[in-house]
Amino acid sequence: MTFQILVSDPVNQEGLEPLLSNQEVNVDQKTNLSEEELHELIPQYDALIVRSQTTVTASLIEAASQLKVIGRAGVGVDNIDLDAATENGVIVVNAPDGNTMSTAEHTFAMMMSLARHIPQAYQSLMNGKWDRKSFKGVELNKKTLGIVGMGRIGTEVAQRAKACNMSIVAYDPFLTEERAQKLGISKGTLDDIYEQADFITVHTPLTKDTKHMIDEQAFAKMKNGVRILNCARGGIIEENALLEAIEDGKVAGAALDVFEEEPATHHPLLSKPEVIATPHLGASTEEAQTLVAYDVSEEILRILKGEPFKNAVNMPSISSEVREVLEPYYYLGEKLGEMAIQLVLEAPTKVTITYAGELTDYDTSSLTRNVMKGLLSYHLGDKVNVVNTFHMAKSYNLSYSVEYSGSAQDFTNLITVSIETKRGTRTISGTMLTGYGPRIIKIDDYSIDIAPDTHLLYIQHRDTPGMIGLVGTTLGKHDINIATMQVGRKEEGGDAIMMLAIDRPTDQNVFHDLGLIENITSVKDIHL
Ligand SMILES: NC(=O)c1ccc[n+]([C@@H]2O[C@H](COP(=O)([O-])OP(=O)(O)OC[C@H]3O[C@@H](n4cnc5c(N)ncnc54)[C@H](O)[C@@H]3O)[C@@H](O)[C@H]2O)c1
Ligand SMILES: O=C(O)[C@H](O)COP(=O)(O)O
Repeated sequence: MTFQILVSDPVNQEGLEPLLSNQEVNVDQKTNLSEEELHELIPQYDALIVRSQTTVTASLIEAASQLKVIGRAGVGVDNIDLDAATENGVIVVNAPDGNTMSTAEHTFAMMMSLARHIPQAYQSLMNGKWDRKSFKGVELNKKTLGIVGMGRIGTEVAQRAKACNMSIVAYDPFLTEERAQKLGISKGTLDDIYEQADFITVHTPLTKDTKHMIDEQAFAKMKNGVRILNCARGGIIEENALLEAIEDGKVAGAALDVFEEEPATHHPLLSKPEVIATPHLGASTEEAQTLVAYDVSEEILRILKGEPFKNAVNMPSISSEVREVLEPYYYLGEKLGEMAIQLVLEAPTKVTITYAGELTDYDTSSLTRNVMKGLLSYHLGDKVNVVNTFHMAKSYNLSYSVEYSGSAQDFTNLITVSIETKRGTRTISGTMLTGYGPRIIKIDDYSIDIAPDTHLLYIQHRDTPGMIGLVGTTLGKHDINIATMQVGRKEEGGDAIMMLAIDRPTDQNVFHDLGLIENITSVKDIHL
């Protein structure tokens, strides 16, 4: 099978090499597509690679019937409808590290240009003027830089600012006193920044919280003559408020790489001599573009091949160590989910997943996704995957909870899935046995020991002599070979179960004949 990949924004060719050189994928690079053209083309693609130009809307995602992954060759994913991607089971991955240096350096270039009016002076000289009076600047030395957002880029900017002998006051909800001290900066509030800073630079994502975070009230609190930079996302600074603050003389200069609406060729801020601007060039270096394209290409290949990946934006990420430990359990978890749902005859109302033994030492959320995927996909098919499984559960009013138990009985690890319905609760437990792999070890109160094979037959009966022979003969009559058989009972002569792994699926005739055997109370085939 050849996977089809569409690249709809200009992406570095060297970075795309892992995809271009791979025989299992076909890459179409079609930039500048109109919205209509993109809608028309998207149904044939398994993966889409974008930068910030392509707006990936809910309706585009809904039209993308084959789409498994959207790769953002860069950081910001505000051009992608993440909720729609999650609901449709599409993984969104980005390249969070590749353009950090590039953007931090761009911010610094902007700050120096802002302080020394370099773009304005250059323009004046190009216009034939030797003007040495109009462009007197300020030094960065001994000034205070306020940084809003101390993530990857904010941190790199802070380190460069320290080298220029600036004092730094920073605000980030995740900035601890300890980390601030380590970096040699002051941890402050937004108000501290407004009060103290000569230069303010923002490095947050655009979120509900950060949208128009720097507004009229914020400008009012700032020092007169403050200089402000935005190389993060248009909309963090309210543009009208900035315009007014420049006109009032509150803000001495602004450096903008990003705008609320891009392209922003006729923006009123661009007519202000105090404003310097670049057309969203923060990540535009050879190095960054190669890195982000490479990172996202590798991630897409991993996802298409069903291998572990790390930079998903719409799924929690897990460390490679945890992934390594949990990887063998994913199959077991999925099979337990598939088996559990086949044991119930009524609509499930609640699922409880209990982890015990060594599993309690790990973040099992990715494992829970696999259990729920197995459980839901049995009836809902492949529209359910690990990305949208929780969303799907919610949309079917199925609540789920996770519990951790101290006791794994006689095993080193144990996963138990309980499903509640109006008729009661059915429970199934499985373990990973060293040297044997995944085993189902308990159904309700009956202990068994069977591998989660493709065709299973689950028989409930009274514990009477000869039952194994009768079942074996009946299956033999229908030319069904038994691979393994397990019996379990609560007490001698009481209720008992048989779980058989058989070589081919059963049919109605087999069910009919098994039903004729006295003391068999129910027969259920289980498909895995
Ligand atoms: N101009 C460009 O070309 C360019 C290039 C790369 C990244 N970016 C943008 O730069 C921004 C930062 O990127 P990054 O790689 O450093 O991201 P990051 O995730 O490493 O850091 C973002 C930081 O912002 C902090 N934050 C979130 N909400 C906040 C709030 N209300 N107040 C203060 N801090 C808050 C987060 O805690 C986090 O530490 C993003 O918006 C990204 O899209 C722009
Ligand atoms: O978020 C990002 O990575 C930057 O804004 C870069 O965007 P770009 O890939 O469109 O240059």
